[in-house]
Amino acid sequence: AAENTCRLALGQVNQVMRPKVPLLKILQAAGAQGETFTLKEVMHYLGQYIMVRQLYDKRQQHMVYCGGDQLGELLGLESFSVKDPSPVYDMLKRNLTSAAM
Ligand SMILES: C[C@@H](c1ccc(Cl)cc1)n1cnc(-c2ccccc2)c1-c1c(C(=O)NCCN2CCN(C3CCCCC3)CC2)[nH]c2cc(Cl)ccc12
Repeated sequence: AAENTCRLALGQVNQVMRPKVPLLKILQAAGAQGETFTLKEVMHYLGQYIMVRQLYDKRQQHMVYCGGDQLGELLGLESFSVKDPSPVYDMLKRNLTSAAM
């Protein structure tokens, strides 16, 4: 699934990551508690955020319109399709650091 490929892209499986502040704020807006998360948790909360903020298109539900939202700022995109997760991977590489240390 998307998170497996992303996890491989970011290295370890089930590694605990520390989001940078802008990403952490988005996860917390989706109900996340604490400051470290596994990649699966990050993806879950980002999905929740998109749903809660109604950023997906009701008719074409794979399309996310994030322009004007903090998520769009982080991604540097007005919109993206959940069928092409690469922009999300790139954003996570910039906004997640390993919490192992
Ligand atoms: C495969 C997975 C995915 C996961 C990561 C990526 Cl980079 C792409 C794709 N996925 C497939 N559709 C979605 C999705 C679509 C619209 C609105 C919200 C989520 C997701 C995303 C999840 C998620 O945790 N998905 C659980 C099951 N989803 C099914 C779709 N469901 C909604 C579809 C729209 C109508 C309401 C239900 C929500 C639960 N997390 C994400 C985070 C982001 Cl930055 C982008 C998309 C998602």
